[in-house]
Parts: sequence; C-alpha cells; structure tokens
Amino acid sequence: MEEFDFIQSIKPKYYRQSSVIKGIGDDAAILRHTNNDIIMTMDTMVENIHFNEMTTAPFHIGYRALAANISDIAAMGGKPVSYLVSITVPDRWSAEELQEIYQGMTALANAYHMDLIGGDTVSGEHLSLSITVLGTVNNGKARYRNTAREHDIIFVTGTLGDSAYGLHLLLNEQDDAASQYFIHRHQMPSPRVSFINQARPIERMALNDVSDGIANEANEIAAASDKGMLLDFDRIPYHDLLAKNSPDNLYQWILSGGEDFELIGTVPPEDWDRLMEYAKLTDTKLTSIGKVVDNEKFNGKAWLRYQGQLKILDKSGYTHLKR
Ligand SMILES: Nc1ncnc2c1ncn2[C@@H]1O[C@H](COP(=O)(O)OP(=O)(O)OP(=O)(O)O)[C@@H](O)[C@H]1O
Ligand SMILES: Cc1ncc(C[n+]2csc(CCOP(=O)(O)O)c2C)c(N)n1
Ligand SMILES: [Mg+2]
Ligand SMILES: [Mg+2]
Ligand SMILES: [Mg+2]
Repeated sequence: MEEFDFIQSIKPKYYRQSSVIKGIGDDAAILRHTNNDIIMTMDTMVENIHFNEMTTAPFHIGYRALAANISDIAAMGGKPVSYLVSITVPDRWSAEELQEIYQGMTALANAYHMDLIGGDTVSGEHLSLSITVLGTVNNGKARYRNTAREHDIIFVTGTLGDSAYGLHLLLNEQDDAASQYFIHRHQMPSPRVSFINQARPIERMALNDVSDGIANEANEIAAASDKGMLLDFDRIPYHDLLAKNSPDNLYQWILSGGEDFELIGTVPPEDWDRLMEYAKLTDTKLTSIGKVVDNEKFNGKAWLRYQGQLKILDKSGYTHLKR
C-alpha cells in the first residue's frame, strides 16, 4: 500500500463535529468555532523512546499517543474536538500494523467524539507519531499553571506510579496475570476529561497533567505561580499492589514515574467539598496531597514532607535533549 491508498484507508467516512468545514482531502483542514477559545497541543511519540516492541502493540501506540495529547487538553480545562496525525514509517512496518495504530487512535477518538481531520505521511528510519489535538473551552475559562494561590489545597487524581511500574514489568518480561492492572495503565491511560469538565463551575484552579511525574509537574505549577507547593509524601495515592510488589522503589515510582496522565492542581479550600462532589459524579479518585504557601523561602519550588522532614522536591523524571 502506498501513501495515497493509505490516506484513503484512514480517511473518516463522516465527521461528528459540526465545526469541521473541511477535513481530510485538501491542502489543509478548516474548522469554524464562534463561541469558544481553541486549545491546541502537540505531543510526539518515538520508537525506542516512548515505546518499543516489548512494551506497546501497534494498537496501543496509537491509543497512548492520542491519550497523551487529550490529557493536555484536560489539563487546560477543555474538551478535545479533533486531531491531526503526522506519521513517519520505516519500511519494516506492515500495512496491517499501520492500520492497527490508527485503530488505537480511533478507539479513543470514538469515546470522545473526536474527528481525524488531517496529518502527514512520510517514510523514515524510526516510527514516530506526532499528534496535534484541538480542543475547546468556554471563552476565558482555560485553566493555567500560574493561578495557584496561598492556602490552596493541592490535589491529584487517580493513583501515581502505575504506568511506570507497568513499563518496568513489561521491560522485564513480567507481564503475567498479576501484572495486568499496571500494564493496562501503561498501555491505555485514561485522560481525566469528564472530571475536569464537570468541575467547570469552580472559578479558579491551577492545573497540570502528570506526564513526567509529579515532582516535575508540581515544580511547574510552583514556578509559574511563584508560590511554594508543599506536598505530603504519606498522602500521595498509589495502588496497594505497587507498595506490596515494589516497596523499595515506591518513592521513585510515585514521584518520578510519569506517563500516568493524571491531573495535579490546586483549588481554594472553600471549593474542596464541591470538587470532591464532581469527582464522585465522574467516578474519579481525588486526593488532597498538600497545600500552597506564599513566602520567600518556599516560592517557586515544590517541597516534600518525607519521614518527618521537609525537603526540596527536585524536578526528576524523563528529560529529553540531555547532552
Ligand atoms: N519544539 C518546540 N517548539 C515550540 N514550542 C514547544 C516545543 N516544545 C515544547 N514547546 C512548548 O513548550 C511548552 C511546554 O511543553 P511540554 O512538552 O513540556 O509540555 P507537555 O506537553 O505538557 O509535557 P510533556 O511533553 O512532557 O507531556 C508548551 O507550550 C509547548 O507547546
Ligand atoms: C521503551 C520505553 N522506555 C522508556 C519509557 C519512559 N518514558 C519515555 S518518555 C517519558 C516521559 C514522557 O515523555 P514526554 O515528555 O515526551 O511526554 C517516559 C517516562 C517508555 N515509555 N518506553
Ligand atoms: Mg509536550
Ligand atoms: Mg502536559
Ligand atoms: Mg516531557
């Protein structure tokens, strides 16, 4: 199958979103939105960096790559609407495997009523998938990292470390029945779109998604808001089996693991009960893990209360372009 036939094969038969004026088939796509702000985000996944043949089937490559992008839309407080895919394909990848990658994206796109509206197809040495997702948010209502204030409660959704531990199990060929929960969390992450849209009435919320581990993400909120983020290690949520199976590395998994695509954020204390209600309504685990402070010593950084001591929580997790 060559480029043209491939594009025909992945072209949607119809578009769900009325905003799509032109989808696949011209030089570019055209959308028409009048009442919303448009969110645009792009993330790339590359063979041997973000996945390899031990960790991720073609279906899951597509699924995870789109999930990572949808998670950034959630982290802005919005709804995903449509996406564009740029794919670089080595000769050794079969036509069937390419279809499976797209099936993985389509499965998730169906769940969110999203449309594939364009992209690009080229040959190259490593499989690489770059996805641009467009989302919407009510005018002026996007959630930014720089809005944390003193006394805010710091929250996180779900449990942390699952994906990194799932990756570890896959890389060490421990993908037995008991490991399935963690492997599933690695291969098919669930971005927190419904929770964050339910929480729309809350006036102010700083927000970030957990792609590189909360040590990183908490620092990003602290730096953007110029406040101190004080986290309590004992309150950070993790799965029971993680503590049971890998107690020695628990600290590492939950703080630096990454790729959980959960949300970390801050809200004023008076909004906490309401946020818990929204979490319940959307079947979302929600945990308070600390508070925001405003003083010279702490500002701009994340701090961790660990074994009775308060220490700087340095950025950790995966960093690209290390030289
Ligand atoms: N090569 C680039 N050119 C232009 N802007 C970039 C580039 N790389 C990142 N950015 C921008 O930098 C900001 C931070 O991007 P970053 O990728 O760290 O966030 P993220 O997507 O939430 O995290 P992650 O990629 O780790 O999931 C975003 O505004 C992003 O659009
Ligand atoms: C085969 C394999 N090896 C290692 C990893 C771990 N990993 C790669 S990138 C990244 C951070 C997020 O990336 P980005 O910042 O680009 O969103 C992490 C935790 C993996 N997923 N697969
Ligand atoms: Mg990114
Ligand atoms: Mg992000
Ligand atoms: Mg990153």
